[in-house]
Amino acid sequence: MATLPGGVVNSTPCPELIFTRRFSMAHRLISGCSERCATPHGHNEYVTVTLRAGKNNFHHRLDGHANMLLPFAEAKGRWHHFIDEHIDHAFQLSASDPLLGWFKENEPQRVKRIIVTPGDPTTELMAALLMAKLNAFLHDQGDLLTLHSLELRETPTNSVRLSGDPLFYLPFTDNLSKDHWWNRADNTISDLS
Ligand SMILES: Nc1nc2c(c(=O)[nH]1)N=C([C@H](O)[C@H](O)COP(=O)(O)OP(=O)(O)OP(=O)(O)O)CN2
Repeated sequence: MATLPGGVVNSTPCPELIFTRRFSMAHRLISGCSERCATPHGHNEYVTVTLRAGKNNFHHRLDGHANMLLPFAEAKGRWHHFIDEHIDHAFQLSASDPLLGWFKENEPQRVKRIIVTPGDPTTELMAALLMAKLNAFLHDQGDLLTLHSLELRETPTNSVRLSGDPLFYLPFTDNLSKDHWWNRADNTISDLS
């Protein structure tokens, strides 16, 4: 169990900030696990993140003045900009999907709107990749907040929730590399170009 400043252990109750954003997406799953999902199709998804005080902002008691971990706008601004401008209406494709080659050949100007994933872009994988991306943003913003969990709701009846280190869930050890788009504190959604 980790000890934080002031001898507080990480099981100490602390406020959680919970933000939800909606985005539209299209994808297809080509591994054969779900044949009807091999046809490109879309969902209106909701991503919900639960944030706690980070190692550089740890206090579990409200201070009697501002009484907040961080202003909501500051806590969610960069993340929601990324979701709205780069994830919303993007097409999610596996790096091995032949449709990627079709876009490169026929509509190269739209390749930048494709999220390229290691294997099929399932809800589980996208949840892990989005978690890694948000962790990169939070670290870049000074570790004032830490990501506790992320829930991705693909349909009204199907959701995936992950907590802990997202890199633990990713399929290949190579995916730990800082060079991948999901580990970079920028707005990229693929490692192409
Ligand atoms: N473990 C996973 N299984 C499936 C995923 C996934 O991301 N992880 N995704 C799909 C498809 O994207 C599919 O569009 C959604 O799943 P499905 O349950 O088939 O969706 P429905 O809304 O049609 O299901 P109902 O039970 O009829 O509501 C498939 N599997």
